[in-house]
Amino acid sequence: MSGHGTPIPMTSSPCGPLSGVAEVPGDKSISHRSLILGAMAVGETRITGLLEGEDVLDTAKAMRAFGAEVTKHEDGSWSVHGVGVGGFAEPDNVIDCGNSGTGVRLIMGAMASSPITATFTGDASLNGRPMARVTDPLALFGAQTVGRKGGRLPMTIVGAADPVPVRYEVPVPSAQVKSAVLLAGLNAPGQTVVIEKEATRDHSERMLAGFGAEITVEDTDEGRVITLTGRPELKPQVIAVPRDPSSAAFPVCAALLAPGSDVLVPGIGLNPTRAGLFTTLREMGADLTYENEREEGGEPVADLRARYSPNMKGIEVPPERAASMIDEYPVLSVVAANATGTTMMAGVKELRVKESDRIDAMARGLRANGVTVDEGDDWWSVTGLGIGNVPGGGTCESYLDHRIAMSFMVMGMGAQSPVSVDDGGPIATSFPIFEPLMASLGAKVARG
Ligand SMILES: O=C(O)C1=C[C@@H](OP(=O)(O)O)[C@@H](O)[C@H](O)C1
Ligand SMILES: C=C(OP(=O)(O)O)C(=O)O
Repeated sequence: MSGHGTPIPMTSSPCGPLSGVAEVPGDKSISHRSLILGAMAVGETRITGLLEGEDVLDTAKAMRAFGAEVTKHEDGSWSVHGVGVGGFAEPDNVIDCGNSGTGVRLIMGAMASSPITATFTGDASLNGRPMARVTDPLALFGAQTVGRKGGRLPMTIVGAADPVPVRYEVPVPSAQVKSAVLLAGLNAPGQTVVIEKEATRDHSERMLAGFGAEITVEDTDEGRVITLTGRPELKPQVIAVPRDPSSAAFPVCAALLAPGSDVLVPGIGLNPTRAGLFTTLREMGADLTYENEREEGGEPVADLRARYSPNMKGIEVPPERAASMIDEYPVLSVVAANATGTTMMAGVKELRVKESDRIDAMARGLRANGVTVDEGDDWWSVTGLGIGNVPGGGTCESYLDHRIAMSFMVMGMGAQSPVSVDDGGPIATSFPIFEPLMASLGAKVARG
């Protein structure tokens, strides 16, 4: 639950070569889904590699509140004893999802088609984010919602006593909305259909199939049509969570910027709906290679090797790639500042409703460190200064946003003077070992 504590100022100083192996934690999206689907299965799901960041721990707590037994074992693995589809108990207190949009939106979906009532809240960041995108389709199942103005948390959902299946075209490219509808569809009799015009991360579809649900995905002229048959008995799974490409982005980009670096980031999930950043970096001329490509737990995985890349060039990032790298634009903008020429990022309106308005947050911090940024409602561009030419020396606000804090820490590693953030506390939501891991590679990140 970030944002409730004392701010933790952090400073990152220019550093020499980064080298070694960066074992980043488990994938956040898959970790949330492992706990939620485990709670909706009948029997014991075993999970290794679960991300133990605050966002996921808040989801674990929530699953306990809905009646599942969630335990961590001495060997670091986790068990979830599920209560079955439709088996959620009514929580006896408010569900606090901390900083996590994924957590709250997926859990709302999972409970909305059961005859129970739950009240959700979060930190100041989460309580400012739009929830109508989820509660609108949940109303079609028969759920009722009362929240703050503009569809904000805290919010109470009265689940449908007699849920009906729905057909829903997702109006924004959002895997959270898609997943909320699919999870609600689990307890509605008949077929729930979700249509997305742009493909977003497909972990829910893959994992629902893995848990034994009847689910089909078709690419049609309308878009991706996902059909789920309700009221399955979900079978418990043994899940090995791959390491998170969105966390790998930070040591990878740091290695591209810090002179002489050579870093291996092993076992990274490279699901094509997630790997857009790495494609983009390679197009810019980054020395980034995939080694030992393989499949693990139904997801493509590889070891990423990133080396210092002094000759990167700005590019236009294709808007249709946005969903596959949506959380990586902040750190991409830092790389772009170190490339030559301009990097244009369009079709990225969703960045404005994340933990912070990420275009605004990055633009302010980049400008405070001598970088030129232009922006419109759904685009922004960064004028590259060339490798090592970012002046730095500024202090950036992180706005309760882990990705903003980590992106500016990476910027300091390749700048001419140290870069500071007012609060690195939110980093613990997704990457609790960020500081020791970066230090083990040779980075100079200090508190204060
Ligand atoms: O489904 C998920 O696990 C996520 C979906 C994305 O959000 P949107 O669905 O809002 O695009 C992403 O930004 C978030 O970090 C994780
Ligand atoms: C957007 C993010 O997370 P969430 O929406 O789950 O808060 C993120 O991790 O970058």
